[in-house]
Amino acid sequence: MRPVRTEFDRKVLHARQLLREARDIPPSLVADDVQRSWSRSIRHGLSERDRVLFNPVSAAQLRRINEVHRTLLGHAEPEMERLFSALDNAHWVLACLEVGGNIIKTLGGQSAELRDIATVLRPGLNLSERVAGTNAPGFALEERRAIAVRGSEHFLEEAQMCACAAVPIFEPSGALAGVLNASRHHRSASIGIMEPLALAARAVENRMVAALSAPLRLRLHYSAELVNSPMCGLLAVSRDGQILGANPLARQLLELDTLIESDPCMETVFQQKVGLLLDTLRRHGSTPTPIHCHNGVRIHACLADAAPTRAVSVAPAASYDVARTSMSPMLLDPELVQRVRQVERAFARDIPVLINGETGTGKEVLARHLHEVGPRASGPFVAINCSAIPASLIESELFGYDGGAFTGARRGGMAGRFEQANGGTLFLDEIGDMPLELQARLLRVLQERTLTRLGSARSIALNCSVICATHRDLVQRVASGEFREDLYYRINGLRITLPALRQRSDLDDLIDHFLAQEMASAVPPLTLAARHCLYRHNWPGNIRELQQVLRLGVALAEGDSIDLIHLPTELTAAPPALPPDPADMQTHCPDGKATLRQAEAEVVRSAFLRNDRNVSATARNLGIARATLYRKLRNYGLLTGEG
Ligand SMILES: Nc1ncnc2c1ncn2[C@@H]1O[C@H](COP(=O)(O)OP(=O)(O)OP(=O)(O)O)[C@@H](O)[C@H]1O
Repeated sequence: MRPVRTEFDRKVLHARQLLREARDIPPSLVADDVQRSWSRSIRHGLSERDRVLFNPVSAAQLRRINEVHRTLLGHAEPEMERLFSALDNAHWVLACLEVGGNIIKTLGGQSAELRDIATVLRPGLNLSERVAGTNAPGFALEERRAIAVRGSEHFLEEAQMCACAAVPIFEPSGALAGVLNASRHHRSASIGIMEPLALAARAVENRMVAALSAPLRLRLHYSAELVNSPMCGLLAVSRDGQILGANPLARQLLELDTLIESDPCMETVFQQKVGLLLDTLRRHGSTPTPIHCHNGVRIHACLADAAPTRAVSVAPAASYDVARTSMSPMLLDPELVQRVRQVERAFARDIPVLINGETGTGKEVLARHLHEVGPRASGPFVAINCSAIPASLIESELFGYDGGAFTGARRGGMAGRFEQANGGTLFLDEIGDMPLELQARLLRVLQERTLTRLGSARSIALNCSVICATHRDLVQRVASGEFREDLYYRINGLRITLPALRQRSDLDDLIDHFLAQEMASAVPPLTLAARHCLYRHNWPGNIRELQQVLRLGVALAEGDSIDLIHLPTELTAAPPALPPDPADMQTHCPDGKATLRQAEAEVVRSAFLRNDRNVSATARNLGIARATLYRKLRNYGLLTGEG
């Protein structure tokens, strides 16, 4: 135990003396809440000299406890890692306790200096007041509020070298889930970690709400500016308006706990029909809308999914890669829509997704989309291009390193991309180019769900979704021995191949979409010749190339129609060909009469020409789906860019 010297310590020691003598303690010596906790400790039959903080539960029991509280553990771990890496962590030990007081996760405390603190914060120890008397996490569980307990305020002498701060964590149902605690050696009255700790606890709660399988989520706050901040209230809602869960801020703002209904619905809370309310919110998109609540208070709200996914947490903004791109153009091709929906469902169940496709087909856009609609949407999306990093750096980039792990390593070490993605999604782009020797390490991490930084013995639990993408044929790379077969099966829970642009049935829509995007309001018409030229092109760079061509066209046309001269020469060099005449096609019966197929080809061809080769207009004209028309155009050789 360290000698105590400050005025604060002298007062607390004086108060303890009064406690031993069963005399009244003035609040000027020790705060009321600490005194209450001391009284409870005595009622629990504890005495100051008891030694209880060295006897954790068995490993098997701890495994069982962790299993029961795996939701809390899964959401708390990444936030603890973030907080820990943001702290001057040589001096701190972080712990997460489940609602019964058992420590389920500890971070830090490896150094000799912190060994005594790490000993009283070992996983498996119980710090409830009943077992360990007055201490910060025990108090926070008992009184369901944040507190700091310093030095001799701890009831047990064996804990008095610590200064601890603890913040309770609440489940989306409002029930207490556990507590987040930070401890260091006691040196002064101020502990100074309460704010970041509270933010981390809020982030854990937000993750829990985000992980609920609810079709709708609302963000809310009194202040419109804070609706899209990590400090907003979050509400998870079913389609018929039932409230499925809320973070504590939403509970407070809406005074949910004062409602008589045990499962309140939106109609009660916002005093209007659910459909009407949702329509209003949808109309306003990500702009906060004022709404009146049952308690007479006006709040601002928006649908969470209307805004881009924002990581709700305390980590520095730089470590986030917020999803920006909309998936909508990808969803115009009906076959693709169906496949993407399947992939979403698999991804939601933690099945690893492998995305195949040529360059520029939207593999990263799809990965971001899956993250946004997936179970870890509130966490970060971290993308790494395995082919863009020198082989010698991939290992440290992916797995991180501890200080001094190798010459030139940063002093404090560095978290790898896997660690940064904890709680979110790691996107391994161009996985087919990963060096063979690293594939073994990657496989181990994916299988064991833990990783060890280079030069470190500490293993870090991993809780992130993984999406891999490649333009290569992995089956062929497995056959040629360049890609491990076991890794291939590990990452390929479900494979989706994004079609090349030349194979897509919605080129017209994509052109219009990107033109509208470029022009914001007035869409400049493409001349017919220019549009035909785009139809004929082979698009080796796929959507990326299309975007660039249109961007260039808009810039060069300066407000006029985009014409051939505004397109790159490699597109305009080949003269536009007329669709072949069906009469020239091999569609005649031996007796020379036109077949049904020829008749249909003729109908399709003339409608296509009549509509200036506009696929949408032709399809409308013929009363068939665009995808069907594309198939027919292709079958009859009427798509002049083909083959
Ligand atoms: N569905 C989509 N909606 C909007 N833009 C898209 C879509 N798909 C692709 N794009 C655009 O096309 C470009 C390429 O997309 P992305 O980077 O996802 O492709 P990729 O297949 O990952 O390419 P690479 O293999 O070269 O990395 C981006 O600028 C992206 O904005």
